Order: sequence, then structure tokens, then C-alpha cells
Amino acid sequence: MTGRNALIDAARGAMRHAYAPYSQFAVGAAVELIDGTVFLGSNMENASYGLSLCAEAVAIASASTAGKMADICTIAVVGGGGDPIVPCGRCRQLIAEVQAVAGRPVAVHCSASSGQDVRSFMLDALLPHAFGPAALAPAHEPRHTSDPSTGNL
Ligand SMILES: O=c1ccn([C@H]2C[C@H](O)[C@@H](CO)O2)c(=O)[nH]1
Repeated sequence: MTGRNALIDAARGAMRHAYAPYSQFAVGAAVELIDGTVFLGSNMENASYGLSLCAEAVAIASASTAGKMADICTIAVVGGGGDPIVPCGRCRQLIAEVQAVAGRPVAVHCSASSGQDVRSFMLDALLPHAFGPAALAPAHEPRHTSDPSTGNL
């Protein structure tokens, strides 16, 4: 996949599979790797409300489950009417972890569910001065159970 608009379109497609019966607010996300591979996500709500999963979290977890978290370079998110959606605070923190593991800046493209307007940000602009693994004392730094660059044990 190449280009911002193609990734936005992929996120818009994923949005169609959102499970959002409580908020009626469907969101889709698409995560792109450096080799062009794309992983999708959509929000998945829950009767307990607070356990609902955001589209970005689902897409990031899907890439991570394939052993590709370190290869993520771009994230697109689509949802809402009016202005382009922007990731919630929790998702910004999740993207910060991706960026720390990937070791390169992550771009975030945002669009509304209808309309062509796209707003693009670098994660550092969405979450300046982010808390991350580098802040942890050595004893608490992440010790990977798999190689983040290969996903292999
Ligand atoms: O960036 C966002 C913001 C919200 N939501 C979801 C959570 C909930 O299911 C619904 C309304 O907040 O939208 C996302 O998936 N991503």
C-alpha cells in the first residue's frame, strides 16, 4: 500500500465492521508497516462500556500479534461526522509505545467517516513529552518475550 489516501480508505473499510451498538460511533483504523503491509482494526464495544476497545488499539494489537510492532510507521484513523477524528489519549499512549519500540517517528492520518478532509500529525505533536519505556528504571525496562523486529521468540 502506498500513500495517505489509500491507508485512509483501508481504515474507512474497516470502520464498516465496527461493533459500536452503544455509542453508534463507528471507527476504523489501518496500520502500515515499512514494507507496506497493512493491519486493520475497528472499535469493539462492550455492555460494560468501559471495556470497549478503540479501533487504533485493535489494529496495533493485530500488527503486534503478527510480530510486526517494530515495523509500524503510519496509522490512519477514520470516524465521526464533521471534523476528522483524532486518537483518544489512551491510543496516543499506545502509539507512543509503538514509536519507542520502532525507533522512528510514527505518522497519524485522521479523517471523518465521510468527506475527503485528512489531517496529518506526527505522534510527537499529538502527545508531546510522552511518558515511555525510556523513563523507567533499568529494572523495569521492557524485557521482550519476543524480538520486536522479528516477532520470534
Ligand atoms: O480515537 C478513537 C476515539 C474513539 N473510539 C471509539 C471508542 C468508542 O467505541 C467510540 C466512542 O468513543 O469510539 C475509537 O475507536 N478511536
